[in-house]
Formats: sequence, structure tokens, C-alpha cells
Amino acid sequence: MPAIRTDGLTKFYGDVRGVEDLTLSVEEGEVFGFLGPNGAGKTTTIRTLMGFQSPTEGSATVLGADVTDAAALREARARVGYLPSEPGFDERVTGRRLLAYHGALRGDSRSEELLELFHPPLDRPVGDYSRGNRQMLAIVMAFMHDPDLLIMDEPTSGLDPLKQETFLEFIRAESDRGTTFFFSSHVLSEVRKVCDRVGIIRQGQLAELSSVDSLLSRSGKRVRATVDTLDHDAFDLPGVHDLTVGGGSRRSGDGGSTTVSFTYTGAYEPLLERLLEFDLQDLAIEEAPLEDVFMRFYDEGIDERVEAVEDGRDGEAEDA
Ligand SMILES: Nc1ncnc2c1ncn2[C@@H]1O[C@H](COP(=O)(O)OP(=O)(O)OP(=O)(O)O)[C@@H](O)[C@H]1O
Repeated sequence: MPAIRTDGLTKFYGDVRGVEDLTLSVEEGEVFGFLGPNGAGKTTTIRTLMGFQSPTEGSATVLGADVTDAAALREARARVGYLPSEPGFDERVTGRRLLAYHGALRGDSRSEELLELFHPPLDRPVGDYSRGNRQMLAIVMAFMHDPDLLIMDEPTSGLDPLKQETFLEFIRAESDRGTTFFFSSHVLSEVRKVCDRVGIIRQGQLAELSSVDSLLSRSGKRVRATVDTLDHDAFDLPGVHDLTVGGGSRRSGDGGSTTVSFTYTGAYEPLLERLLEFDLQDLAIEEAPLEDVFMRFYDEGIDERVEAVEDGRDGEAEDA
């Protein structure tokens, strides 16, 4: 049984599309990253999975419980940890009291251990907390009952880089224990570090569902070569993208050497054959950054909206 399953999940707010026809499943033990531009529908999906709002159409289950079945979902949620995008607390209460209250309601087998990793100032009212301290408190609350599944909305937002790293290491360790994660993110480096699979959502609809490894292999290689001379079209090969020559212009260098950089998604042989036609002074071929792949998805969304406006279909363009 998948930890999360959605089937045609759709949520409209009146006429505004939150998410539409989302079908995916997250297997037990998987770390699943849910990505997409602002307004794409990530929070809508997460809030629907948590049962805070009902789907307009379609269905979803969390640990086997139908999200519209309040009793079943309540039971399942005992094994779910939830980290909202903006944790809301009673601002006058101290962190320590909030943890005690939360622990009494949901169980507390891990807060001591968690507070060694994430240490908000427990004896101050939460209203005085910094953004990062609020987030750390919310992390402790999400994990303290040792849930089997974590549903998290941009979990590292507000954390400083060291704490972000601590959190990612913690996710990896939890994942090794078999915990399942479903979380939204804009931080591609963290997705790359911890996720097994990603879903990319754009304008409410699933644009991509694949393993991080497969996304990376499709993202191709970054190639950077320094050669003696260069014809204008020397690297107009199939599979060459984002070509820059000699620091951005397509003109060759003036008698010295020229550096050419591009992303390459084609077969190796034609590229190597072409490179060997030159007096190669330097060559670096490395994995393209995951950012490049995501930017393509994000940019396509922008293109579609621009086309919609140009076609006079701007009424259909979503608030993204
Ligand atoms: N309560 C609401 N009432 C009306 N429209 C809403 C509501 N919540 C979200 N929306 C709309 O639904 C769409 C999806 O929003 P959502 O918050 O799910 O996006 P998101 O992917 O989480 O964005 P972000 O990355 O900015 O957090 C947007 O067009 C948004 O304006």
C-alpha cells in the first residue's frame, strides 16, 4: 500500500484552480520532493492531504485513509508528522509548554533527542521567536511522536545554512529507518541531496514525475572546452543547448584561445569527434546542475502564460 496516493485530485477555490487532476503515489520509505513555481498548487495539495479542505473532485489516501473520511484520517494522522509552511502557535505560550501540550495530545518519544539537534529557546514565549526558531520548534513537534510519514511544506524555510544541513542529514537518517517523506520545496540542492523522486507541478497540474537520477541523466552534461580557434558554428550539434563562446559572444577569440561552454544532451561520439577536430587546450565535462532542468519546467510555464495572453486567452491564465 502506498503511503500517499492521489487519483485525479482536484481542488478549486471558486473559479481559481488550486490543483487539478493530480495522480501520483508515494511508496513507503520513499523521500518524495514536490516542486513547482509560486502558486503552482503545492500547499493546496498538502492541505488537502491533511484533510484541512476537501477535494473538489478526485480522491486521495494517506496511509490508506481516505482524506474525506474524517475518522479514518484522524486515526492515520496519529502516524503522520505535519510541518506547515507557516506554523501558527499561541504566541503567548513558551515553547516548552507547547511541546508538553503537543506531546500529551500526540505522544512524545523523541523530543529530547530532537532538541539536541534543533534547539529553539524553550523558555521564551513563541511570539518572541525568530523565524528560524519557530521553524525548529515546528520540526520538533512534527517528529516528536515518531511518525511513519512526514508531510512537510517547505521544511527548511527560515533555517540558517548549518541548520538546513542538520535537517537534511536528519531526513537521510530517518529515511534509512524507513520513514516516508513528502515535502514541497523550492531549494533544488536539498531536493538533490535527499529525494528519491520528484513531482513537478505547474499551474495546478503535474508536469513531471520521475526519479532524481533520471532527471539528472536527462539534464545532460555541462561541457567547457578551451580550443585554439573556433568557427562560428563549430558546436551547432544536435543536443547542444545554451551555447556561450568566449565569455558570452559567439565570436571566436582573437588568435589566442577560446572557451566554449554548453549543456549537452546528445550521444557522446559526435561530441567527442567534434572536439577532437580542435587543438584542445582544456576540457571539462560534468553533470549539469539540477537547476537547469527545473528552470526548463519553470520557464515553460512562463512561455505558456505569455502565449495565452498573446492569444487573447489571458482569462485562462492562472494566478501563478
Ligand atoms: N484559500 C484560498 N483561496 C483562494 N485561492 C487560493 C487559496 N489558497 C490557494 N489559492 C490559489 O491556488 C493556487 C495554488 O496556490 P498554492 O498556495 O497551493 O501554491 P504553492 O505551489 O504552494 O505556492 P508557493 O510556492 O508560493 O507557496 C494559487 O493560484 C493560489 O492563489
